[in-house]
Amino acid sequence: MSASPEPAGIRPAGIEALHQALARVIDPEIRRPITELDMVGELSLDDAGRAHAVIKLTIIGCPAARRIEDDSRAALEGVVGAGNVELAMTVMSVEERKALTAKLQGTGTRTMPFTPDSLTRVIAVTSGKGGVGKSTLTANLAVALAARGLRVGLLDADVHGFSIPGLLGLAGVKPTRVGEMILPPVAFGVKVISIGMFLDTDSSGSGSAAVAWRGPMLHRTINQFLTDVYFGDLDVLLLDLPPGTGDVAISIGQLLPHAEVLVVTTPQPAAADVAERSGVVARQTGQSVFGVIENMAGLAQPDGTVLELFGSGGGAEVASRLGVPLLARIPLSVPLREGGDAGSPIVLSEPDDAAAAAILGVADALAGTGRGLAGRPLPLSFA
Ligand SMILES: Nc1ncnc2c1ncn2[C@@H]1O[C@H](COP(=O)(O)OP(=O)(O)OP(=O)(O)O)[C@@H](O)[C@H]1O
Repeated sequence: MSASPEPAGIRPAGIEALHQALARVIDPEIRRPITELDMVGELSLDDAGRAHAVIKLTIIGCPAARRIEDDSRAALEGVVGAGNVELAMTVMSVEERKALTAKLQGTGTRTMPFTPDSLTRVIAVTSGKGGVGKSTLTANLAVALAARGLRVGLLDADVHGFSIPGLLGLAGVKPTRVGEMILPPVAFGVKVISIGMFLDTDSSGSGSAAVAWRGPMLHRTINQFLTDVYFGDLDVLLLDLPPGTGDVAISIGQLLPHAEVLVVTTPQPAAADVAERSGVVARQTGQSVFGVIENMAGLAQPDGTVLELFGSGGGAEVASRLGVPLLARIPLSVPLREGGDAGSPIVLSEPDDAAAAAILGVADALAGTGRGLAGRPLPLSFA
């Protein structure tokens, strides 16, 4: 038997083939190949042509263990044939885990990775008042961008009404911790983190636990999310902000002054003042306003008429006052509401619905105006 790990290039051909196969197994939480994460221990091939591999999970009870085991077995069987693989699933030692977190996050004092010169585009979704559909739109936009092949993170900073986990089918899901590193759960290709995931919530996961935090604690928590959560290299980080112009909006403005802001409003002209204010405050902290989305616009009736339940003109009014484009008018839509309740974003499940089509249009507008990558160093390989 010959054993690995050894540097590539001096591995015997048979072992190299096994290693190459395992390099295609992606850790579903960290989203990098298990070989890059040093999760592959001894690797050998016996005289009967059977492969033996030790796979080291990051933590005991790793929620992705079953998937990693199945994927590793399938990958190795692709080389040596079905039934010819013996896998031993173990757990990393404390030192190995420390080495991994240092490799992923760097050593020493960690800093917030989403600085103005990072390649990640930061988009904060805000609204003047609550209940206008900001979280529903943010969740669908994130999924739509991920479906376009972008690497997307979503931070639910709506501390008083965290609904993102439920909207993405992650109710009750808790993030895995590896040492001090927090791994965001992944839903529909989006890495998601929410304050709701750290609180005792009811069975729906919608967050019945009261959060009555004051400014400094909120600021620390958001800073910790941005620093300790391992998002890896992202193309886009979306933030679901609480409605209004309170402490969180100001913290985000200080921590992420380069964020671009999307303002969500309803068609009622009366809502325009508060919606405009959220854009103005964002600008005061140095952020730019990308555009306005009007949600809950007219509902098409079977006879072809449109029922303007919440009036009309609010989105255009806010956009003109802020001097930015009105990106979309998202109609009232029963499937959009139902998809949210079921944790199944309609941009995937019912893309032909008029509301889904309008949200997909906003995703196109965002995807088409990314930060230029030309001439900038690209990050390490990433899945
Ligand atoms: N276009 C729409 N058509 C029908 N229902 C909608 C639409 N947009 C949102 N909703 C529904 O309106 C309700 C409020 O939406 P949501 O929770 O996304 O609002 P919000 O602005 O994030 O609220 P808050 O900030 O107070 O948490 C939800 O039940 C959602 O399903």
